Formats: sequence, structure tokens, C-alpha cells
Amino acid sequence: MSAITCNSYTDIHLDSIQEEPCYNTPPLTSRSVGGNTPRKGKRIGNYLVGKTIGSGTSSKVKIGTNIITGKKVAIKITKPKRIKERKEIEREITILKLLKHDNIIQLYDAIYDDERGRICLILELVSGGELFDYIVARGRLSEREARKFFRQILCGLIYCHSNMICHRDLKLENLLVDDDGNIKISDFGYSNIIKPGNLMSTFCGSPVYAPPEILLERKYVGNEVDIWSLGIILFAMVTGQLPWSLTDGVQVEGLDRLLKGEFKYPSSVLLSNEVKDLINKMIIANPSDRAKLSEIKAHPWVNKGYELEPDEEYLRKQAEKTPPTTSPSVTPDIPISPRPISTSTNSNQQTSISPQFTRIIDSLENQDKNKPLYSSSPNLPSPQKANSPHSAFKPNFSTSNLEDKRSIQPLSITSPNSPVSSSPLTSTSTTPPLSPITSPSRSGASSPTPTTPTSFKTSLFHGLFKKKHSSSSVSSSLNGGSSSSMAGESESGYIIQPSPRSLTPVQLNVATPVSPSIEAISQKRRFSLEDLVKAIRNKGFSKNKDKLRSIKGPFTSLTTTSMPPIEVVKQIEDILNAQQITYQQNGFLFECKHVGNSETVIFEIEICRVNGMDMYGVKFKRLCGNVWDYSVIIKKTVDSLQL
Ligand SMILES: Nc1ncnc2c1ncn2[C@@H]1O[C@H](COP(=O)(O)OP(=O)(O)OP(=O)(O)O)[C@@H](O)[C@H]1O
Repeated sequence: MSAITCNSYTDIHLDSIQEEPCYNTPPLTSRSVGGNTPRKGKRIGNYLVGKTIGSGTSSKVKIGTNIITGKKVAIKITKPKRIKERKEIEREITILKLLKHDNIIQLYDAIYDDERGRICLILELVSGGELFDYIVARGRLSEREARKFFRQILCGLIYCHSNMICHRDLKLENLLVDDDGNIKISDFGYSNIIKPGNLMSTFCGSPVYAPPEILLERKYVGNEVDIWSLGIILFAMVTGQLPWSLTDGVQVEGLDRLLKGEFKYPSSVLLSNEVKDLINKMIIANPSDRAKLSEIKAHPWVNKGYELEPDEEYLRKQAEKTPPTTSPSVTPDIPISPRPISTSTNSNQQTSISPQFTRIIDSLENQDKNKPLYSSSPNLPSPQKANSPHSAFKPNFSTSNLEDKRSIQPLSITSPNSPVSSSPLTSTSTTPPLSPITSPSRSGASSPTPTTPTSFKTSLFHGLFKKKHSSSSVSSSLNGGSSSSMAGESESGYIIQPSPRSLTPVQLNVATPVSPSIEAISQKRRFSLEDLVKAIRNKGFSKNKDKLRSIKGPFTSLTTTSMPPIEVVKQIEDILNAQQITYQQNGFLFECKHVGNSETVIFEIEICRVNGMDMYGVKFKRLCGNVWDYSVIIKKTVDSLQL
């Protein structure tokens, strides 16, 4: 590479980064080789650039070899053109730097090639390729094998969520398989910090794996989005198919069912009731009804044939790997047990967030405000440090409900004799296993709604949507795999990328025999999440009233809260059901009808944002009926609300 100016770590400004030890190689130009004999070929920093092993919408991933140590890495090269793209990659760096877990891809370094406008992520190389390809090669996975992968995905995700990070783009293509058959969650470009009481509104992810709230452009908390995607992933693993067919362009087949969370299992695939039960509890349209990670990890299917729940097993393995010592021989990367501060989200919910973590949240928020991202040198562990005992997994898993309690030990790297790591098996999850299928929308262990089974012949994930062109695995690339180009954008703004590999979704509405086989569809146009959201808008699914309105009031202390509106929605549903009030819900608006002895009362309940404040309010409006009856109902409702 000629005259590259690799301002390695030019300017990341997060304090957390500075607290980590600096193992970085010094910033290099292409001619600086750290004392060793320079090797020929393209270089990025200290890395000799090899073959392309994958590519995404905005990146190319190549094999790199550290010219000093000879260690192989993956180099994700991005050339952000827009601020949004740059933010995404910077966010990915920021978040990846915080995460150290065996089931999450490790970031070793980030190199800023200012001259060529590139940002290069030096990542742990995962040689087995994408889980997507793994499934394609096999048609589908046995439940046993799916369980093994699923437990590992769960471990990584529990770690993320307990550290208040949601991924928001979980899909088979972002789950890499290493040489030992272990999962590594990758691509944290859309990940975000879950800030208690705050809702997210960015629509992101991949159409096939995105839940209704994203497609309908509603606000969401974050965790539930990942749970939905997890459900789709499990469905795909065990059936080799997707629950819905979202066909090319704006002809969105199966969309109504997707938005309602209705799907059917292919009749050609014999599945256990347990796995269906678990999938049914994850793929649920209403985000607050989706199973929590604490329920999922305790589910009988997840633990069949295993002694411990996934995270407990992980901790045990970590403890076995780390020899017990009385005093830590190495200073932890991040302080042990940072003094927590409390962020109260509501009376029942207490969240402890370390000052360090708060800084990170603030930094990410500043990113959103277009503040400069980089101002100081980040210090990332070098590849040589990848297996440091301090990369052990230490979230607090003893909570019975991770999402609800949000009791976290963010980023606490615990020394081998710290309380957490010394007793890794003391997790005391009190969450009972999930009960048998309870979802009212699902009958038995199968689909909730009678829909015609459909075949999954081609393009399950690929031809339909934006799909990365990657070689089938790193190994094949090492043996001379082809290179690929970055995805381009068409004039219309659609992402067009010829896909050499494709899978097919369940073709609902088409009475063809179910086939789990996967055929390749090439040259099929993909469409992005944006296109799908537009299509939904055009179809009129997404109405304004689905959005949270911002109003001044009037509100009282009994009708205001900092609780996420989605939780308030759930409460209102429960209260109305308990009072036997019929209602129709449109996003944050409930149109209610109470048939009394004398008269029918019709009224509205709406959850709104309190103008200019980070609070939400519940607003009531009588449309018709007796005022006295109405006030009795409202009093009861307000008294039952726990805001
Ligand atoms: N560490 C790694 N080791 C091996 N292969 C990798 C690694 N990271 C990424 N890849 C390959 O490169 C592909 C693209 O990477 P990645 O998903 O991170 O890119 P992206 O541009 O963020 O993708 P997207 O289109 O989802 O935005 C992956 O699907 C995978 O096949």
C-alpha cells in the first residue's frame, strides 16, 4: 500500500478505552515495519493484507497477517462516505472494545487510514465461515446441533444484554463459526446501549430478522428486538427455512402475518414440541410478550441433555480455564466492581450502572449529536492478549429477569479470585422454566393461524434481501477463495448486490410441497430494510397514531412516568382486561368501550411523551357515555396503574 498514513487510534475519546492497558502496535506508515524485514504486498498498519473472506453492505473483510507475530486476523475495511456510516463503524468499535466474551468476536485494533478515508477493524479471525453457510451446506440442523449453537448464541447475548448492549442485527450471517464449531457473534454496527427509560427509534437490522415494532417504525426498548431475531434464527436452524416470504421489491408477501407474528412450521420437518414452544415464545408480535432471556435460558429445550443453563456452563468452563490464584498476577483491564450509581427507572426497578458505563452511554449519545468521536487514543488489547484470563465473562446472571432488573456489572473484568469468578456456579436463577405453550395466538405447538405451508427452495435469506457476498468460509478463501466487491446502491437507492448464494423462505400462500432444500438464486435483487419499511408505510400498516405523540398535559404525578411506554402499554392492557373493558389498540392509543348496566361509555387512553421532558404521560378522553360511569372507570384505572 503506498503512502498509507495509518493513524492507528488517532482519536477515540471514550474514557473507558484509556483505562485499558495499551498493547497496541505503534502507528505505522507502509514503510515502517517495526524492525523486521518488510514483506512485500499490501499492508494496513502492521498487517499484511491477504484474500477477501467476506463483504457486507459497507465493508470488505480480508485476511491479515501480523508481520511481527505472524498471527492471522480478519481486517474489516470500511470506507464510510456518509456521517451515518462513519458513526456506525465508530459505534461498532466503541462497543466491541467493551465486550470480552468467547462467543463474541474480539476486536484487537482499529486503524484509521485518513489518507484513503478508511477505517480498518482488526478482528479475531473466525475460520469456519457464517452459520448461514453452515446451514445451507446441511439443509437444516438437527435439534441437538441447533441447541449447541443456540446455547452459545444465548451466552453471548446474555452477556451483551446484561451489560446493557443490544445487538439489533442478529442474523445467521452475523454468527460466525470457528474451527472448533463455536459461535462468535459479529457485526456490532447496529448495536446500541440500552439506557433505562429511554426508547430507541432507529430502524435497523435486516428485513428478515426485524420485528414488527421496527418495521412499523415504533419506538422500542432494544432487548426484545434481539429476542425476535433469536426466534427467527432458531426457526431457521431447525427448519432450514424462514417463517415468512418477503419477496422482491415492495410485493411483501406474508407481511400481514409477519406483523402479527403468525407463522407456520413446515410440515415436512419433524420438530419437537419443546423447540416449537420456545420459538413460539420468541416470535411474538407484542414486544413485551416475548420471552425474556432469563426464561429462554431456563427453557427445557435449551437445557435438554445439559447439566447447567448456558451461562452457568460458560462460567464453569471459564473457571476451569483460569487456574485459581490467591492474588491476581495481572492488573485487570477494567477496574473490578466499579462503584455503582443508581439510575431509577421506576419505583420497582433499580438499575446500577457504573460511572464508567455512564460515560460510555454519554459518549454514544454524543455521537448521536454529531460531536466529534475521536479525541484520544484508545487502547485495545493486542491479538496476543486475546486469551487473557481477564477476558472472562462476568455479567451478573443471578438475576431472575435480566431485562427487568437490569442489574449489571458492566465491563467488570474480574480477577481470578474475585467474588464473581471464584464462585461461578452460584447462579441462583429463580425463574421457573417456561410453561407449556401459553401463547393464545398459537394452537398447540404449531402455527397460530392456519396458513398454507410453503416450500423453502431458494433464497431463504439471500436473494430476497441485502445479503453479503462472502466466500463460504475463511478456509476456502485461504485456499484461493474468490474476492468480492462491496455492495453498491442503485439509483433508486435500493441495495443491489448479485448474490451467488441464496436460500428460500417459506412460501406462504403457495400450495407447493415443503422442501427444506436450498437452491441458489443468483442475480436476484435484494431489498433493504428501508424498502420494506417504505412498503409497509405504503400499505397503510403504519399509522401516525402508532407513534408516540408529544403533548403538554394535563398530567398528574399518578399519570406520569419514566417507564418505557411499551411497559405502560402492557399495564394498561392488563388493567382493561381485568375490568372487562373491550378495547382496540393502535400503537399507544387504546379505544375503549365499557358496557355498563345503564349506559355504554366509550373513551380513549393514550400514552404520550410529556412535552420537553424525558417522561411519559397517560391521557384519558371521554368520547361518549355517562360522565359518572366514566370517572369511576378512570379512577379505577389510574389507581391500578403503577407508574
Ligand atoms: N472476524 C471475522 N472472521 C472471518 N470472517 C469475517 C469476520 N468478520 C466478518 N467476516 C465475514 O465478512 C462478512 C461481512 O462482515 P460484517 O457483517 O461485519 O460486514 P458489514 O458490512 O457490517 O455487514 P452488513 O451488510 O450486515 O452491514 C461476514 O458476514 C463474514 O462472512
